[in-house]
Amino acid sequence: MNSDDIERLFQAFVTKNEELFHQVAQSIIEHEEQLNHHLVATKLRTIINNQSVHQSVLPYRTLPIPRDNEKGFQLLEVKRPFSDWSDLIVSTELEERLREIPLEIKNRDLLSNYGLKPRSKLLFYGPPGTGKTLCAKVLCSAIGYPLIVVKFESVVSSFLGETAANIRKIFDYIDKGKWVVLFDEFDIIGKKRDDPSEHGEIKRVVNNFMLMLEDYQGDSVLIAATNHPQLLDKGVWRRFDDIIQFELPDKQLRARLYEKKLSVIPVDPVVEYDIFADNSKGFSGADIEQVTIRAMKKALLSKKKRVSKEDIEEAILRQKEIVSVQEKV
Ligand SMILES: Nc1ncnc2c1ncn2[C@@H]1O[C@H](COP(=O)(O)OP(=O)(O)OP(=O)(O)O)[C@@H](O)[C@H]1O
Repeated sequence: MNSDDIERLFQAFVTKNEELFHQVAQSIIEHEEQLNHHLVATKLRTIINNQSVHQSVLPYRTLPIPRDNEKGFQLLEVKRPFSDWSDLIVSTELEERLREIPLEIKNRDLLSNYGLKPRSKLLFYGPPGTGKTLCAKVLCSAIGYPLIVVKFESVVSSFLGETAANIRKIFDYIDKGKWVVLFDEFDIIGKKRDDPSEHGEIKRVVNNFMLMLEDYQGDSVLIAATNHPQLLDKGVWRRFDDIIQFELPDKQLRARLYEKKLSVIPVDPVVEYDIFADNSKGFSGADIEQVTIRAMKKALLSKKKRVSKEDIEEAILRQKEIVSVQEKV
């Protein structure tokens, strides 16, 4: 940490300036990453990511979180995630495209001089565990906005009549600040459409949501994420400024995922990430993360100093069993 950062950190504390604190924290974490101090960077990020409560996000402390009338549960969660581009392992083309989003947001005024607007209504689609949520977090850090996570599943109240009111409450809350808003499980329409009693109602709910999305003119970035794009009505697609596909990682990306996820712990020098990548065809980023978590725990609990090839191979086999069970469900 340089003296500039220390000074800014003190200033942030004394003036209770949370924005400044987060800027300095982000710069310290990035600096540690550049020095290849991945463990330190991960620890720092974890400390801040765990501070996920709404109360921590200034200036929104006094805003009550909207709740479902019937059951009283929270309709959204506010977080301040700390993730950076190096955490998200995607193709170069996709990363370049994603990096344009914060650039456009930060140059809102310049664009508006020419009658243009930044892309701010996005649809993320692709298989589970391919980095859609992680990408929303990276965008938050890059733009500097807090993250709102809306679980569509809980918004769609068992009393469907409440749902429209729930969506209204969420948009009222969004109107009070600048956020990256992730509407997760947007695919609920897919989950419920087989139920003939609910199908028509769910469709209305999604249409209602799409109208609110279309009407929204604020500065926030709204992201809907789905694993079932084929189930969305044609009309839904054109309401978004950009549609971004997340794919299962190819061999090269799988090797990078192994390397990244294991960067927090010493690894046996004979380990070849390419071979693991070969052995885990069809794995998502989340599957690879599970493999590395299992291998790291095994190595740590057996008091070895480093993760071995065998730890990872064994964990890959275990994950293959899990994936095959999931595929059958
Ligand atoms: N492309 C990726 N790069 C780095 N990590 C990834 C990637 N994809 C998935 N992961 C890891 O896997 C876990 C799950 O990822 P994430 O929640 O972003 O997936 P998702 O696409 O949103 O899944 P779902 O559709 O099931 O919500 C995260 O902890 C994340 O770190």
